[in-house]
Amino acid sequence: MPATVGRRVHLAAQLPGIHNVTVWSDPRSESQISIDSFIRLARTAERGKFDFFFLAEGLRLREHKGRVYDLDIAGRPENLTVLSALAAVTTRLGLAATVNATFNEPYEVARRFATLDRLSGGRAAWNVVTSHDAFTGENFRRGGFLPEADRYTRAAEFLTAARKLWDSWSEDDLKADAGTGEFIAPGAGRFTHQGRHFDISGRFTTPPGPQGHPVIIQSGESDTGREFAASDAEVVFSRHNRIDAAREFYRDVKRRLAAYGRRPDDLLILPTAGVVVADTDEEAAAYAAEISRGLVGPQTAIAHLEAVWGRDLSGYDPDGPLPDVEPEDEVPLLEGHSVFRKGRAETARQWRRLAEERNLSIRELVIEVGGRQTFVGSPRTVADAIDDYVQTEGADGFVLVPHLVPGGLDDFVDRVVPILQEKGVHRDDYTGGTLRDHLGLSAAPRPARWGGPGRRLRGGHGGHGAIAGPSRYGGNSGIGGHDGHDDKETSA
Ligand SMILES: Cc1cc2nc3c(=O)[nH]c(=O)nc-3n(C[C@H](O)[C@H](O)[C@H](O)COP(=O)(O)O)c2cc1C
Repeated sequence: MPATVGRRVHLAAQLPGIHNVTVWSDPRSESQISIDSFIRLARTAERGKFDFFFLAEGLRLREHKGRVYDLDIAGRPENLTVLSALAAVTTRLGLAATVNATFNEPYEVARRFATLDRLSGGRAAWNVVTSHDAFTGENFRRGGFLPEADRYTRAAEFLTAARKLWDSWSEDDLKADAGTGEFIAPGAGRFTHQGRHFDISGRFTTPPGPQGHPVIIQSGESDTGREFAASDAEVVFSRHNRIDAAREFYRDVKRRLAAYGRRPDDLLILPTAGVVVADTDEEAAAYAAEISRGLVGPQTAIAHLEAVWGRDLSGYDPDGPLPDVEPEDEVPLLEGHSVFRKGRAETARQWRRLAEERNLSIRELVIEVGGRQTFVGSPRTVADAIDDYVQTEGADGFVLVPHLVPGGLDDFVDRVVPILQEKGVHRDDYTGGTLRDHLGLSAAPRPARWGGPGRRLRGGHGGHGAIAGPSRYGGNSGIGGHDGHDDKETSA
């Protein structure tokens, strides 16, 4: 890597599996759920020296007008099971799973992430999402869902409890000492947590993996969601992939960190982005337009509009102007979708304004607001645009979402990554073993409200403690090997 480099570009890959973001009708599309597809895309990301591979989660199939939303690619297997399989066929790539904090219990989730971190040799991350959604909650005990105001109090307490569980073991608790006959230390795994949402105590069965705690990711958009990210997360996902909105989001979230005693580099902001690469900018633009039309067909366009308008618009021409009727604010036609659930009247106003300004048909509008690829052009154009975005603080990097599974990132990795490497903003090879190493994060955040630093002493419960390095908790015993070196390549 050259001596003078810009800010590091962090890259992650997502295998799409819950919304309508892939052109599944393209003959090159393969299964969204076969293990071969997961392996192929993960290996592509690792070949491109990406930081991590990411899986979103949808806990109920979305429904539109009471029918399963057939534009979605549905049928996703459970995330942590998939990532455990991928741990065996990758060696350095981080493995990030979305798991909902509203419908689960801390003990079980902490155990599963401790296991993934151990199996993978310190590569686990948890995208902590919330849902207030009664529609999704019907799948769970007692209806599962929460009033909106309680989502993040539960999520924050969930995380506090999980951290206590991970900290309930110290590195020398597993003794297996034949001389004394002691297998584990007397205090190993003991925990207590009492709070508004959880009142639990006992013994945690699972020693944590090399990272101690998985990397914590957050992806809520609201003010409370941003505050949760600032206090507790190490990565935040966003949907802001247009430069002005992205910079505003970036400034806003980074500015919130100081209140928790954290520095701007303690939290990375990674918008999701689509990429289209071709030999020339013109060819890429033509291909991107084709992809957009593949993603937003006439029916999709009307369904998207109906999701916001809350009324039947099937009589309108998708290639004609927006409906002259106003939205019906009370009746959701699309259930299980977090994006349109609030501010539908305001969204409709903004969409109408945009359509009028640019003279867009319904279908063109839906493409404009949701079906556009973020980076389109020749390999050089795409590399320059990504680099510029990061150097000008629109983002710390991107979660790339391919429009084709599993081959949709091949061109990016083969043709754009080498240019980013040449620019010195992307690693030539992994130099650290854990996901925290790849992200340039050396320790878990220790916000002031958690009581500041201080690692748990055996049997104690002080804060959520410092993160264990690769040699802690039984060493680098994961499936994927690593060298344990730090990988702080980011420079100012
Ligand atoms: C980029 C991004 C990705 C998200 N991924 C998921 C997901 O995989 N599963 C999920 O249930 N919610 C997901 N969410 C939804 C959020 O976790 C959250 O529930 C939603 O944005 C509402 O929270 P808010 O009111 O703070 O915005 C995602 C949100 C964003 C912005």
